[in-house]
Amino acid sequence: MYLLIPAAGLGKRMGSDRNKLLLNLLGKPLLAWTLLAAESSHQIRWIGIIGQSYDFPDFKEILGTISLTKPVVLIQGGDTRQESVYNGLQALPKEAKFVLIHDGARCLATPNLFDSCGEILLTCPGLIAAIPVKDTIKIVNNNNLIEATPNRSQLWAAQTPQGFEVKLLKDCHEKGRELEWEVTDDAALFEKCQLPVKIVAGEETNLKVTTPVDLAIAEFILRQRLGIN
Ligand SMILES: Nc1ccn([C@@H]2O[C@H](COP(=O)(O)OP(=O)(O)OP(=O)(O)O)[C@@H](O)[C@H]2O)c(=O)n1
Ligand SMILES: C[C@](O)(CO)[C@H](O)COP(=O)(O)O
Repeated sequence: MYLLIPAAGLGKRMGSDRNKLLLNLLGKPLLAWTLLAAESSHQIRWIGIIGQSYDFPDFKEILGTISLTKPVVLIQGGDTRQESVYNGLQALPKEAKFVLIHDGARCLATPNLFDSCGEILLTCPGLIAAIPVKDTIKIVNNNNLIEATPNRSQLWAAQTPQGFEVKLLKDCHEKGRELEWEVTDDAALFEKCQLPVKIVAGEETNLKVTTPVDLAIAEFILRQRLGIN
């Protein structure tokens, strides 16, 4: 299984002065934790890190400290996550038939999650890890008034990994560029192309480290997981 890791963001919501994936979490950069989980996954055989070229020296330093056994390539990201993934797809080895796409910011995903997504992806054209929504969700209009309350039993919080047949996802990305679709996950492109996307059980601990409080939560989760008080 081929893995693309979008890692080319600016971390604006984190308020950091550099790529949030370079921030320290229990002694390692966030990106290192993501890479170590991918290294431990039996399904993953190749890793593409999609980043901004100015971060490549730091990425190479991280790779030097965690010495992965799997091939890793650095790919130039774009101005949006969508563009970054597009670039990543162009950089896949030509023999890649399936791909998992996993946010570098979701640094607590377990190897088991990569493995379950990789195994299930062999049975369907597209899938996402997701968890049921716990809060009641409201659709709110521009006047800050609630317009609707979707049935919570049908609402899931999308995570990554997201997995797809490479050819189909490439076609959906091309159509998205042609029709100027703007999406925040790759599954949305599949949906717009009327292609099926299966839900795979995600992990409550698979949070996307986005704001400073997420970093504190991630440290708590990791301490629990590693048995560090
Ligand atoms: N142009 C971009 C933007 C985001 N990402 C990646 O997509 C993942 C999810 O994005 P997000 O959490 O929004 O990261 P940022 O875009 O850095 O955050 P912000 O929106 O706060 O700037 C992250 O691993 C991020 O590095 C990317 O590869 N290329
Ligand atoms: C892909 C994703 O993690 C699914 O929840 C999310 O859409 C990424 O959003 P972001 O704004 O790029 O962090």
